[in-house]
This record gives sequence, C-alpha cells and structure tokens, in this order.
Amino acid sequence: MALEVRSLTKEYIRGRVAFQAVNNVSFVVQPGDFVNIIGRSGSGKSTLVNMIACLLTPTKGSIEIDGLNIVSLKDKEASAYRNSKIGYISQGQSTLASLNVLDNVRVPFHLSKREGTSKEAAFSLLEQTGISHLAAAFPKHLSGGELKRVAIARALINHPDYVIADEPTSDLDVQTTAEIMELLKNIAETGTAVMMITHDMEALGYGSRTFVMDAGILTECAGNRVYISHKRG
Ligand SMILES: Nc1ncnc2c1ncn2[C@@H]1O[C@H](COP(=O)(O)OP(=O)(O)OP(=O)(O)O)[C@@H](O)[C@H]1O
Repeated sequence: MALEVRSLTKEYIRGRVAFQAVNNVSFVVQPGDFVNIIGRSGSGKSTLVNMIACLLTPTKGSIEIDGLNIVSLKDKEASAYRNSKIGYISQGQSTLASLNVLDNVRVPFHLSKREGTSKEAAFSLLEQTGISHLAAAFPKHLSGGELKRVAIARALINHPDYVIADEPTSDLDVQTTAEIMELLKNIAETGTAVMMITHDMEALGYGSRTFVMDAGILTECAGNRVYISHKRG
C-alpha cells in the first residue's frame, strides 16, 4: 500500500506571525521503503510525521493510503487508523511503568476490539528484538537500548503498514545503535515501510532513501547521498 503525501502544509502562528512549519510537501512512500528524514532542529520533521500518524491535522494537503485520504477522518476513525496501520516509536521514554515488558508490548493490541489474545505474538516479538528474557521485568530496570527494543516490539504488535521512528538511536552507544538499526532494516525488508527521523550519521546508512527537511521544505537526496546545507536562506 503506497502512502501518497500531496501539498502537505502545517501553518502555526508565533506571536502574530504565521509560518509554515511544513510547507507544501509532496512525496510517495512504497511498501518496504526505509526512509531517513534529516534536517536541523526546528525544521519541521516531527510536525510532518505527526500528520502522517494522524496526531496532528494539516492546514492544507492530503495524505492518501490506497485512495483513502486520512486527513478527512473523524477522531474515532483516525484513532483506529493509527492503531492498526501505524507503529510509532517515539523519541523519549514511552513505556508504562506499572506494566511489565510483555504487557507493555501488548497494549496497542487491546486499544481496539480484536479477536484472540496478544500474549504469544508479544512474546515472539520480544524474541525477535532479543529481549524475551526480560518479559517479566519492569521498565525501570531496563537500559535505554532495551527500552528502545520494547518500543519497537510494541510498534509491531498490530502488524502496521508503516513504522514511524522519531530519533530511535538518539541516546544509544554505537553498538546498540547498529543493533537497533538492523532491527528496523529487517522490519522494512518484510514490506513494512519505515520512516525514521534521525540526527545520527551512523544510522543513515541503513535507510534506502533520504529526505532533508529545511525550514519546512522537504527534498529527496539523489541516490541516497546526503548533502546537508548548514545555511538557512
Ligand atoms: N504547536 C506549535 N505552535 C507553534 N509552533 C510550533 C508548534 N509546534 C512546533 N512548532 C514550531 O514548528 C517548527 C517545527 O517544529 P518540529 O518539532 O516539527 O521540528 P523538528 O524538525 O522535529 O525539530 P527537532 O529536530 O528539534 O525535534 C519549529 O519552529 C517549532 O518551534
């Protein structure tokens, strides 16, 4: 299922001045793509992916999946879409402290009405992410890399078509970064499109396409080569 973003714009008002945090952005993501999104702090990366995750309403433009414009979904439909189609790996800590690792992974399964149980599937995802030995542990006893693996397993529990990861390696060492990136690459290889915001040059090589966001304008780098301008126009 291709994701088609057309003329997407998000306008904010700061002081009394309106500005486009995301400015007329268009691109298409195919199943299995592993998309890097890079760019300076404040350039509009999170605003863009939050609109794709239906967490934010665009000012203008469309986001189509299989002919359905998700921008026009009502709140309840938008939540259902997010729950079934999007796996979201947020930048910060996102586990629930009162649940053990296995139950944290199961949470999205139970947010919508579904047949069956999520226990085996959640355990299998913990095996895939290399932390099944921590199934009964609580988040406060886990390292940053282990918590990131929990977030990845949880993002996959509903078999999403798209995984969005907002700086998944921001606080990890080189070795753990490589392991987390291998996991994300494997996810893309199964046909789930991955969109990753990153500032981490080590992480970039794992993606198949790279986009640069600059003051709300998104440009794809030819041949996945990265040209970063440090000047702002
Ligand atoms: N609710 C809001 N109201 C007004 N301005 C906002 C709002 N949310 C974000 N912005 C502004 O929009 C711009 C884009 O923000 P965004 O968080 O998308 O950037 P980013 O590229 O993800 O940054 P970072 O790399 O620091 O996370 C920034 O200038 C930010 O200050």
